[in-house]
Amino acid sequence: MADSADVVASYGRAMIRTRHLTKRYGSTSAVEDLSLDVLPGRVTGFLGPNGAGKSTTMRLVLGLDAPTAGTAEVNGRAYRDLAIPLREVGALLDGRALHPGRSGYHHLLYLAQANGLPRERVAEVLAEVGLTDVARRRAGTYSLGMAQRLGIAAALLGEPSVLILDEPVNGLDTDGIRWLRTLLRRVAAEGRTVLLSSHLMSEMELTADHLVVIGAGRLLVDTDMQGFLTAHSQAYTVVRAAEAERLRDVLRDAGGTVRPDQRGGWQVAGVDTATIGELAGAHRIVLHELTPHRDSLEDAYARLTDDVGAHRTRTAA
Ligand SMILES: Nc1ncnc2c1ncn2[C@@H]1O[C@H](COP(=O)(O)OP(=O)(O)OP(=O)(O)O)[C@@H](O)[C@H]1O
Repeated sequence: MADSADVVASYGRAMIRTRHLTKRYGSTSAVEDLSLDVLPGRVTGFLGPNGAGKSTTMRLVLGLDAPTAGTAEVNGRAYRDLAIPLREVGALLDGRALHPGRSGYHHLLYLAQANGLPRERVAEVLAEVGLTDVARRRAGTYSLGMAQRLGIAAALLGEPSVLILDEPVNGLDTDGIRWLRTLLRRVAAEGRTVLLSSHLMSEMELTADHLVVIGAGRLLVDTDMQGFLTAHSQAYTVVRAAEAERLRDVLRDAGGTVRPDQRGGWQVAGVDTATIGELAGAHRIVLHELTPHRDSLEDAYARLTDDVGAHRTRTAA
């Protein structure tokens, strides 16, 4: 996977850029000294625990809130300086933020007219998000998933080069989640920029190429997905045998770390999968399972947050 410098070289420049971005609400530091480049041509996943500052960062980039210090730019300019913002950046922050009495169609038509966009775009994006059939219904009667789809339609309306989506998967059904994943991958492949927050790690793992993780408003990680998984994963093998205790002793003698697995076998680290098979063969132990395991993003993320928590505790002590 290319690093940030290669991507900048091939696409030009970062499309979302923050420098020393800081936002404080009274004594709460929502975002603290955050310097970030979100690059085109890939989906950047934006992760962090509840209250980490993801939504605040997005709001600052979109000019919906003023920073206490620092800057945020889209396509090299502050949001307020963009001539037709919807043509440059589309955003979904809160799918429920709709005029409930207005139909989905009129919601989009209003946005198109206010931004000087051709009205044909309304029908196009309605079809793209699968809302054509309910477009004349009042948005107040929409389900959460339908409201999210309408929000995504609004984000796509101006064919922007940058998409900022805060928890867009919320309320989407299985088909909707797959649809959104395909859409975002396509948009990134077209060379556009996607910044996506989600607490659904399995989905993030399938959708994002790059990860930014913040904690307490500060940048913790800015790396490609594979690099993150490698850095914060543990490789181990799940192994099961009828003679479980004898196998455990053989593996420990070979220098392995052996822990019980949830399904009655062992999780073995420190001895690779092939060697485990060979050791079992040499000791005439019949294996019922021998499975190499790679941590999921959820596992790797949990390990990172544990490490950060432990580091904080050590620092405090
Ligand atoms: N308008 C506001 N007034 C006061 N505090 C706020 C305001 N908006 C956000 N905060 C605080 O700033 C911090 C960051 O909140 P933010 O919503 O950006 O986090 P988040 O990472 O998006 O969280 P979540 O995953 O729960 O959506 C939190 O402590 C929150 O309480």
